[in-house]
Amino acid sequence: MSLDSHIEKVLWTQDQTLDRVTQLASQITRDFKSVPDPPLFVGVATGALFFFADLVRRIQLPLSVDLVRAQSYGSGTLSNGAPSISLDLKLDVKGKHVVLVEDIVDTGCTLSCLIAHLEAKGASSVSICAFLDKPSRRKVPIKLVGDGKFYKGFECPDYFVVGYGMDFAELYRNLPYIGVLKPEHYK
Ligand SMILES: O=P(O)(O)OC[C@H]1O[C@H](OP(=O)(O)OP(=O)(O)O)[C@H](O)[C@@H]1O
Ligand code: HPA
Repeated sequence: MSLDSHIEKVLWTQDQTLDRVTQLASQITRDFKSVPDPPLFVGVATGALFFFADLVRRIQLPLSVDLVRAQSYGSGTLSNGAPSISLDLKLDVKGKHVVLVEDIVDTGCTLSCLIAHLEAKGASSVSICAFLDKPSRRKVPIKLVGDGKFYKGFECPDYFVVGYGMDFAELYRNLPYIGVLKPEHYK
């Protein structure tokens, strides 16, 4: 059975996804052009990896990259509680302008944990770049650090979405667009 046949509904096609990534990268390039120190872009593994790679390669500025992982979700669509940091950054964030790159903000628990972590490590600002934002599910407000900004690709309706890095039970991350599975595949 093909991958596409598991999808009930496409929310954003591959072209729409990549066009929006290009727009976000242009906006970030403009906003950070006058910042004297190169910013540090931190991708949140695993889900953000595809978006992260596409985004940073479109930003026309010297920048550093690193990864972090905060585990909060179980194997399905339900969170298994407060996230904890299971992979820390390699680089020093003290005094850095950090942009945290996420595939999706849902309850906000993962991002809040990561922002607090970066602030405690002395980042001078923390901005967020999330491809999708699902504000209808928010439990924790997103508090930026310093003059950090919140960039978002699209507002996501209240579906459990897959593709472009986002998984259900560790599958479907390789789907090149974003969609919703047929009900029989959420099992
Ligand atoms: O706003 P929240 O409710 O915290 O949800 C968002 C987080 O959930 C997903 O990660 P997950 O923990 O499933 O790990 P993954 O990136 O490996 O899929 C997603 O990639 C975000 O990091
Ligand atoms: O809708 C979603 N899809 C995949 N992972 C997620 N993590 C939080 N929300 C989602």
